[in-house]
Amino acid sequence: MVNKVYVIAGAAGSGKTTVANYLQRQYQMQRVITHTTRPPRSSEQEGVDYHFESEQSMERLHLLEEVEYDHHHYGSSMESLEAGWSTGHDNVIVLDTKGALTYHQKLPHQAIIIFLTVSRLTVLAKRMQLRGDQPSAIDSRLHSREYHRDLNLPNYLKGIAHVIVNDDWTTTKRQIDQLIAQLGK
Ligand SMILES: Nc1nc2c(ncn2[C@@H]2O[C@H](COP(=O)(O)OP(=O)(O)O)[C@@H](O)[C@H]2O)c(=O)[nH]1
Ligand SMILES: Nc1ncnc2c1ncn2[C@@H]1O[C@H](COP(=O)(O)OP(=O)(O)O)[C@@H](O)[C@H]1O
Repeated sequence: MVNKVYVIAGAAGSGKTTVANYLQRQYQMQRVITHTTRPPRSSEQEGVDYHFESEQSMERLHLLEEVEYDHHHYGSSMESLEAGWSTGHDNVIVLDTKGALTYHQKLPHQAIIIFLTVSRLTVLAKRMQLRGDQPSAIDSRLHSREYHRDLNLPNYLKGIAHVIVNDDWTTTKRQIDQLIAQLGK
């Protein structure tokens, strides 16, 4: 059986981390920790949420892909994908939509792209507030080009991504379970 990587993409606050945690818990998927130069949020831990890097340490990594998002760099490595698969489980990774396209192109038989959205976009800033993000960080995010790009499914992921509207968590969980059952056949 081929090793899979579930790629979770979508706007900030759409529920990517929540879905990734669910896939870890429910399906024993291995979370691929990516690298970022963004400062940690108060709830975030090194090696759990991200590997937090300086611009200099980021440059020394051997990355499969790298993007700039809201003035910070983010990237993921092939080594961490291999480490996850070596446990015998599928991987789950949280990426922006550009990274999701790169995974689809570089790992066409392994990457499964899930795009999360919500039906009312004003909900996203509220969720970021509830999550405890700094007001200045929310403001910067809401004004970034990448946030606006990832609000709706970009054309380059049409026909590639499975779209889930994450308004209600119980419904989302059911849709994810259905998708996994269907893909596992
Ligand atoms: N392409 C790519 N995107 C990443 C990587 N790590 C995180 N991201 C994405 O970068 C964006 C910003 O992430 P973050 O600052 O944690 O904000 P959040 O979306 O509010 O959780 C999100 O769309 C993440 O999915 C990576 O290694 N590569
Ligand atoms: N369906 C949902 N209904 C209400 N709150 C949600 C739902 N899904 C996620 N959340 C909450 O919204 C906030 C943002 O979710 P998170 O998973 O951190 O988003 P992302 O990783 O996409 O930025 C978190 O506090 C999370 O608990």
